[in-house]
Amino acid sequence: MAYLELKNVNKTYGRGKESTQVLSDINLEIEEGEFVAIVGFTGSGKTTLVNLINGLLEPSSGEVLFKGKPVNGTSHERGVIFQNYSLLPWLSVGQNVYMAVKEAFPKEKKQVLHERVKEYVDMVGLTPAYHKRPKELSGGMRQRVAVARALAMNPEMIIMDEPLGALDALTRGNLQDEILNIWSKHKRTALLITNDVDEGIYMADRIIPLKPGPNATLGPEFRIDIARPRDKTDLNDNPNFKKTRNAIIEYLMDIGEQRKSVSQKEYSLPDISPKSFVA
Ligand SMILES: Nc1ncnc2c1ncn2[C@@H]1O[C@H](COP(=O)(O)OP(=O)(O)OP(=O)(O)O)[C@@H](O)[C@H]1O
Repeated sequence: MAYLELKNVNKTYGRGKESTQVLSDINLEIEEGEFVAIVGFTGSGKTTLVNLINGLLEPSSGEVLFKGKPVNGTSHERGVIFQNYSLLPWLSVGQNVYMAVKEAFPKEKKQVLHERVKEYVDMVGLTPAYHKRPKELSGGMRQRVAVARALAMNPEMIIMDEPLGALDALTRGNLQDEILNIWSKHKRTALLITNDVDEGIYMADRIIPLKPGPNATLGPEFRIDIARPRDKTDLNDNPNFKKTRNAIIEYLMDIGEQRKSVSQKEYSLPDISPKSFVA
């Protein structure tokens, strides 16, 4: 039995003539302890997919199963780091994380909860901003609070919807490593939605492309055959990295072109830096 399974999932928004089928026949199996990345085009339905897995949305048809049972609403077992950090504006950084931790561990002593909050705020480098309110923080800092808040709740499955997109390269790299640390140390299962192919290859065991919508479906999986822990600086010289990267980019460019010629609509390709796109 897969840890997370999506069986023939379809999702349509609206009714009748106004309806749009966003996701079509999505089949996905993630095993316990795996790290899977989904690389998708802008507007293809990535957030819709995350919300189906998280339980914020129900499929129009098909099934979403977590540990063999249908997903029915949200749960602390599945922690989501959203792309738009929904922090409570009247609470400080520490209080925002505390609220979440209190909800996840309702019986735990205050002192233990405060220690946990401090640990995770420190992990994202925000100890100096502990008492600041969201409006006093930059977008990147707010996103780091959202990362701390989700991870401090100790979810069994970490679901990430383009969580690091707004961050500078250094912070982004540090948080990628922190997320990987937590995932491997606590033997978690992770699903990362990203438009950055390199990020997917650095972090995941498998990458699965989500084709452009409407009627977006999942493409063939690409296994990342690179030993862990992975070293970012060595990756560019790793033949497996280059081979996998080129294969994924070629695939994405092909499907982007195919869709464009059918619909004449423009699609933004995922984040690709041509510098290391060498065979
Ligand atoms: N509640 C809704 N009602 C109607 N249409 C919706 C709704 N939510 C999303 N959509 C449409 O579904 C499609 C997919 O949206 P979604 O946000 O899932 O894509 P995405 O890949 O996450 O986008 P982005 O790359 O911009 O973050 C879009 O065309 C969007 O306009």
